[in-house]
Amino acid sequence: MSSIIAPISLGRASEGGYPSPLPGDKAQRLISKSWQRCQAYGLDPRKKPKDANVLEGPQVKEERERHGELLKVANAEMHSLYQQVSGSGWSLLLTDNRGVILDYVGDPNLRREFRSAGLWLGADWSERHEGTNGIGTALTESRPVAVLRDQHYKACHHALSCCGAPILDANGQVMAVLDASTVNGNQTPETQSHTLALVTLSAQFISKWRFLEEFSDAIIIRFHSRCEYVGLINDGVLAVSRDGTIVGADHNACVFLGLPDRHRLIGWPIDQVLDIRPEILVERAERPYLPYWVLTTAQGTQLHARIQLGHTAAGRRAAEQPARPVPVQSRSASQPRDHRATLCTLEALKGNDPRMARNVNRAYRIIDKDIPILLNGETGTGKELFARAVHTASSRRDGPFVAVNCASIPEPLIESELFGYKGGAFTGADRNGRKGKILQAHGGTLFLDEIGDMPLELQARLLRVLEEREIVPIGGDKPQAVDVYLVSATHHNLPELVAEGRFREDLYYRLNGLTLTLPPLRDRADCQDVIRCILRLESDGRVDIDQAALAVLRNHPWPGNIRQLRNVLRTAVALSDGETLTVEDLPDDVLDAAETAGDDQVIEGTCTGGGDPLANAERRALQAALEQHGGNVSRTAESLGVSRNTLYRKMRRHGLGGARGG
Ligand SMILES: Nc1ncnc2c1ncn2[C@@H]1O[C@H](COP(=O)(O)OP(=O)(O)OP(=O)(O)O)[C@@H](O)[C@H]1O
Repeated sequence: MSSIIAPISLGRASEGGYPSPLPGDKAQRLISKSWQRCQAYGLDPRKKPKDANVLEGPQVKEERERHGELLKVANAEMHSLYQQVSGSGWSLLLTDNRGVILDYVGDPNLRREFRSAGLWLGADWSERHEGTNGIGTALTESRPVAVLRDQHYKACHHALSCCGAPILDANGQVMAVLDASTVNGNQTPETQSHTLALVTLSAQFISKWRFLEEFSDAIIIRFHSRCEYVGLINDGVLAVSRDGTIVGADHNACVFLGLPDRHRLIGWPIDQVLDIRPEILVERAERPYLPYWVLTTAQGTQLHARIQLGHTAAGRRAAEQPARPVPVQSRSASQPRDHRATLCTLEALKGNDPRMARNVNRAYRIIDKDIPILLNGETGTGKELFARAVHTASSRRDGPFVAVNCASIPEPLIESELFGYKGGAFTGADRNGRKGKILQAHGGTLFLDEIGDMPLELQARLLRVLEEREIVPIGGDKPQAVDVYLVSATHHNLPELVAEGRFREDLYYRLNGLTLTLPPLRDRADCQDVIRCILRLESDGRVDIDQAALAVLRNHPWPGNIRQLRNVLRTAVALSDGETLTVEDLPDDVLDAAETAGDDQVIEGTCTGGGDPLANAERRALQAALEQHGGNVSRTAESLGVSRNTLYRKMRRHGLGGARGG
């Protein structure tokens, strides 16, 4: 990282991001606080307001025009959300930042009921006017809020249930509220929290759109600690000008970078925050077909990132540039193939690594014995692939294999996702109810990825299902028999979570029939074979790799393991013109890492005894300096202005051994 000024001081990833709904007691406290505010406003809970404080038709039209783009995007999102929540009479409303309703998507038959509840275009639902309610309270608190029937301050709204979530502008200020409201009296706190989760996701989605729209002229860096989440709703986004100044940061970016608010980031040079120089950033942004980079924060945290031009800048560039030639291997770059089909046997996963071989042999021994497997290992080491291979090797192979990533489902949705719900029990998205993932896996294998992220209450429920082998969907009363084989995975240390009270001990013992730890790619004895195997798959066997490039890849630390390797090779194949990958074809971050780590084996071959005049000159200079300081490495390093490590690296590279430490 170039260091003109001291690097910005970043913390550890902090809590925060888009504000989430508050759980149980805290949500109740939020409602009480709102009631106190209503008393302070002098609102009478029993009195209906005389004037409905409604904007007239022309004013509404004007307001709608003023919010033109937002309304368009939000309306599309509201229609898609409506598909999911319409069943129990939920309708969707969009308000401006004062709480004035600007749009409505819902059942036309319910319009009259909504009107008599005061919910119509132009009506003001601010807290000051209507008391505690989903729209006004979400606005005041700047966070998603559910207000169930008599939690409304005014008695005239006790038939209503509302879920409001703020839509944020590019500076993190509330610019609108998305709300789902119903006059159907069957709502419970559980069903409402499900709707609130969906409304929150949609509001978050629109907020992300707003951010990208605002900085459509800038360079956009989207990043996440996990490669597969880059470009999705929970990634962090930074907007950077072409001279490398950070001009925008969203909530999640602050979370990943450990900063309490975005204002600490705005105005900083990007290379004080992430290890990328402005000129490289611009170069990469103009090559959007390259998938991911690994960037490191000033604190050493590695983040997977995609760098692209904002859409206005990209459009301008496309108009200026002739069309990019289609890369030789464009098919594999744009249509990632699923390796699962080709590599899904335990035998294939064994490779030539003793730890993998032991894992596979142990897995074989317990197959069909109903002993659950718990897979440990860093991200991308192939845990899901391993689980699939176990399934394929078992007598359940003709049954379903169902994978659930507990970390990627918003907490309030995990329960319905796993356990399903009965028709009419929930938001009514599906009148026939929905089969949860556990039942979908009936007769087959259920793979619970990131089990360490499962909320505690659901852990108890999962344990009951595993013990009793039957399941009661939400809203149902009849248990259904379920027969699944369970493989779970985590990158957490579960015993540590148990000790901290964050994971149930009884569930841990239930999951942990056999624990297998998949080794990180960098530690695999057959790393080279894995590289060749993935290259074959990514290039349909048409591209080979030379020794130098292979050595760089073999020595790379691969924090994203095989997933990251796959992405790197896919890009390299797409960019390479020939039939053999060379060091030139590898991405800069891999080469930079090799440079820093002193990739001796690679460079040795080209430096020692060869005819490279520069290398020979360096070798002679090193020899002379060492001789001058009697072989003392510390003094030699000091005289050359390099660190001892660098000097050792260069000595190894040039085959200059036998120096004294000093
Ligand atoms: N032995 C292998 N050979 C080829 N590809 C592999 C191998 N192992 C894993 N992969 C590929 O690497 C990627 C990551 O694998 P997988 O999703 O199984 O990892 P994981 O450990 O479950 O990751 P996470 O913990 O992040 O969920 C997938 O694209 C998979 O196809």
